[in-house]
Amino acid sequence: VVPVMQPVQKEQKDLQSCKSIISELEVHEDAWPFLLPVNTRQFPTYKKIIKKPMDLSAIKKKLDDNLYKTREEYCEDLRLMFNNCETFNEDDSPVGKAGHNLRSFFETKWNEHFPPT
Ligand SMILES: Cn1cc(C(=O)NCCN)ccc1=O
Repeated sequence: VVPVMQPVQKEQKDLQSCKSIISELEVHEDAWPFLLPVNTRQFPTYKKIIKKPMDLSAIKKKLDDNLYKTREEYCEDLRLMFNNCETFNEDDSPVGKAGHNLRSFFETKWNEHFPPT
């Protein structure tokens, strides 16, 4: 008999995928701008321009603290991080290019783990 996937196991699978994806992002060559919060002393206008800062360390901590109710909430934070990057950086800047590259890598991983139906 085909075992019916309990919702609990489904969420556990999602959590494992989200942890696996962020681990791959953290070691990506283009992750360097996103590993830690943007330094607001180095970039004094950042806090005024970017209303909701987000970075990989913050997302990793939220995962570990079990603060994401769904994989969609996790995905939202990653897209927020990449959108913040586009707001604050020129596309052809080193940080801007890294952001586009890492976003593309993330969306590919996302679709691998969670194929659109
Ligand atoms: C995401 N982001 C990162 C930086 C940055 O320079 N990070 C390097 C840390 N060593 C600058 C602007 C920005 O939006």
